[in-house]
Amino acid sequence: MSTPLKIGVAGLGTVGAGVLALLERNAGIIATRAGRPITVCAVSARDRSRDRGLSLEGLRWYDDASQMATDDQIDVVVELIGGSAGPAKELVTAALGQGKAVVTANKAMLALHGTELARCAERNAATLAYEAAVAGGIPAIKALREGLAGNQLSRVTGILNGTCNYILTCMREQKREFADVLAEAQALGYAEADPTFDIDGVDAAHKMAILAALAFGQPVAFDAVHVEGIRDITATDILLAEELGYRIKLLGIAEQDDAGVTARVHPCMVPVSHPIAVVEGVDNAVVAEGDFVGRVVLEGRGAGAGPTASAVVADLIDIARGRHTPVWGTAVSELTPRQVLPMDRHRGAYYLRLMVLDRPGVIADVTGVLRDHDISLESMIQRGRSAVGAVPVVLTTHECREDAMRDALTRIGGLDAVLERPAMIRIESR
Ligand SMILES: NC(=O)C1=CN([C@@H]2O[C@H](COP(=O)(O)OP(=O)(O)OC[C@H]3O[C@@H](n4cnc5c(N)ncnc54)[C@H](O)[C@@H]3O)[C@@H](O)[C@H]2O)C=CC1
Ligand SMILES: N[C@@H](CC=O)C(=O)O
Ligand code: NA
Repeated sequence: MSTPLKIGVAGLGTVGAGVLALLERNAGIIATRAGRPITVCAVSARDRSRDRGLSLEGLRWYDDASQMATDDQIDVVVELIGGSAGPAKELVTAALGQGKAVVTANKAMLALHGTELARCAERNAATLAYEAAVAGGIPAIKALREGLAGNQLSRVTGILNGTCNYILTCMREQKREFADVLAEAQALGYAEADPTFDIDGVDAAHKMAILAALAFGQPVAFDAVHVEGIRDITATDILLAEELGYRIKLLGIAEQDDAGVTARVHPCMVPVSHPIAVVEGVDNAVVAEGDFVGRVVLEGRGAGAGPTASAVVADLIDIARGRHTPVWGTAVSELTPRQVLPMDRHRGAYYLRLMVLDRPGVIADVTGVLRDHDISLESMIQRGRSAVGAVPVVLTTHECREDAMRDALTRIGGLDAVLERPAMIRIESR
């Protein structure tokens, strides 16, 4: 029997427990595919006595996870603690510093410190693998970094947060309230320790920064990602989107052309005929466009114990087999910072929802502001009268520039007859 690959697992929550369960249940096929057994030797978590439904018998316990880095019996450290800094980053830095391979699911850490950690990995000829960090069980990292390596990629789009997609799906299909569904997503192990990262778009932006770095060969630049979440999406918008032939999705979109790159995360109205519109529940999707391959669409579960453990174990099998790829697909010295184009220069179509007083001339005032900003209308829906004389008005526009739209919205919001801050959702048809 070949020498086992010995691993230490730090963090025994949703993902850590999932990894231990998968390694145990599928030990036979894993050993065959890895060419040797993968054996857990040591673990670390915050609370030793917690019942996780797992036997930790025979495993070394570390109160201080960073000590695993100096354990000679460990070949690979699996970091599943979370958090962009603190114990997770200390452990990963220490392990790479010892020349140990590291597998992590920690997109926050990679989005903020990915280039520094890649340098550390290179200096110590160590592997840093992170398939679980983006789109859960979908092999998105492998696809971009290896499967599509021969292409010039112009665009990567995705549904990158399972919690948000689950919430938007349940709100639409079951007419449920946002807060209820969020609690359910937390109970199912989909949400981050701090779920505001999910609903405010930060988690998807972490993943977008990682995908943009891989796709465009640039250093990871989380600060360059424009971020908006799903907090302001109402049941009314979801219903109106359906009437107009769209679904609302939180999308991550990164594009490059000769002028530079853009990376953004925000809610979008997507035509129901688009493949991404029908990706529902906790599923994620990643769509990549390359000059030779054309469009590649990947879909699968983006969060939860099973899919995330599946990605962690795929990385472990690669390490056991001795397969090694540079962290960002090329040496760090080959990564080229790119001009970041500001969101103001974005061009697209928009959905606007206004609550206006039902009196003559209001629509003319609103459309007058749009005309002044060179924004042309695609459609308008006005709903029945309310008891207090306020009516919702929904407008969709043709393509225009984001800065013009923002100025127009400020002026429209300031009209006497407009009773609430206008709701705006970008329409993404590509
Ligand atoms: N839950 C999911 O669906 C996914 C999670 N991830 C990422 O995986 C990582 C883990 O996520 P979850 O398992 O959901 O979190 P969790 O909160 O369920 O588990 C975290 C674990 O880390 C342990 N921990 C906390 N501080 C520690 C310390 N100082 N030393 C040792 N252990 C410590 C906790 O005791 C717990 O066992 C995070 O980076 C998360 O962003 C990535 C993809 C999907
Ligand atoms: N909280 C994340 C977990 C996976 O990355 C999500 O909901 O997608
Ligand atoms: Na993945």
